[in-house]
Amino acid sequence: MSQYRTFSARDAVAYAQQFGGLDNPSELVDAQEVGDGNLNLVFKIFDTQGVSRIIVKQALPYVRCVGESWPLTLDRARLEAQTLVEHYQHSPQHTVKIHHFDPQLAVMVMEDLSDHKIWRGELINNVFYPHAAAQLGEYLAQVLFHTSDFYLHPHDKKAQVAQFINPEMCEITEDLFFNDPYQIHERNNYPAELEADVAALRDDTQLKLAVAALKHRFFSHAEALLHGDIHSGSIFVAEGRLKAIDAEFGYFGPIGFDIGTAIGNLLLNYCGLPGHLGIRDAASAREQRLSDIQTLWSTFAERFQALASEKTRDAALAQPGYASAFLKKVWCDAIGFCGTELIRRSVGLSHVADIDTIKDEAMRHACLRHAITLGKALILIAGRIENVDELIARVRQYS
Ligand SMILES: Nc1ncnc2c1ncn2[C@@H]1O[C@H](COP(=O)(O)OP(=O)(O)O)[C@@H](O)[C@H]1O
Ligand SMILES: CSC[C@H]1O[C@H](OP(=O)(O)O)[C@H](O)[C@@H]1O
Repeated sequence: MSQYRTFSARDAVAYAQQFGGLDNPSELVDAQEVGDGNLNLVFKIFDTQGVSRIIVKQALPYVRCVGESWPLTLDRARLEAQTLVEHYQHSPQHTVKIHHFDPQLAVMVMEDLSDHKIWRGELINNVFYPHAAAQLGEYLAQVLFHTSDFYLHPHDKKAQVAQFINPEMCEITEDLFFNDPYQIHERNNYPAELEADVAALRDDTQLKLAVAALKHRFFSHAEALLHGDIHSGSIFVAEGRLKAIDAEFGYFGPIGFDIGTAIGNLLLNYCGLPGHLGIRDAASAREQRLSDIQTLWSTFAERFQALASEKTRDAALAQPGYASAFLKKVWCDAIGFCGTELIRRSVGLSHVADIDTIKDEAMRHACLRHAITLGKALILIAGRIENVDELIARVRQYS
């Protein structure tokens, strides 16, 4: 019988005392639930000085932001912990450290990053972290290369694909990214003023064919162990530091999905900036976002290419020229997936604060419309955007 029970703050303290690995666990005395994501409970565990020392995260048996009417697998806690443990092996600098996890209780104890800030909030407030984009590119290159066929023995790769089968969380992505925005669905969430723009998505056969191809790749291309939800709310930053958290959507999928999600969230911020800074001040902040996208992609691609040259184990994949040809396909996928992230965050169930917190209604609608237009264009022309400079030129064109 399952021993699962939902933790109270007191349970979380007792659990952290037992499994937090601290020298003096009795110093842990208090907890506060701080979860602001869509899915889980997150407790900060405080010591006698009121300092947050460790994090206890527990999955609920349902989707937190919707309620018990939407049940969801507890196995997502295992998948999150194991994805982060695997990623930590390849990029310890840029992955949160998991100290302990228990699949029965769907709970994990992890490194406390309270001295960092969630990147999304910093991007909205236009606080610049000069190393963040390169660090994110480095994280993605390390974890995606080392879990790909370039590096893993084929037997290990297949065993890992099996370990990370994640059907329920993938189904959420499959529905929210590739279905809901292109049909009438009760989960969709957008202002009535945008009805014509959203109806145009439903009526666009060419667009829906391109989205079908992206969904098919998401279903079937087990290229590497993805983070699966690497948006700016899943990234902590501090001066010179960056760490990824929240990998419960981890599974073996197309590498371009992680790259596209990351770029897509920088572009969602780009679209929302005039609503926070005003049109004039937004211009230079926007240039910064474009420069971050350039750095993110070039760091990822250069690092992946270098790892492929040095460490590819498969004789056929080691053929000179193959890794760069593969990266071209990753780039094309990334642009398409990026477009789907822009659209689903504007039309679907789950939005982003970069646009939703804009107070002026007309401005908020204009920013949403911008994200939809840009997303649609990127999905349609993904195959014709050869490189990151062309992407930036296209983004400027649709501003
Ligand atoms: N390791 C951590 N250190 C400090 N705060 C954290 C940590 N992990 C999560 N949090 C806090 O909890 C919030 C929700 O965490 P997240 O993993 O995104 O939850 P969900 O899975 O529900 O999306 C984060 O935005 C952050 O404020
Ligand atoms: C019904 S889950 C919606 C949405 O929430 C997840 O984000 P997070 O857990 O980081 O808040 C993910 O992006 C899902 O698509």
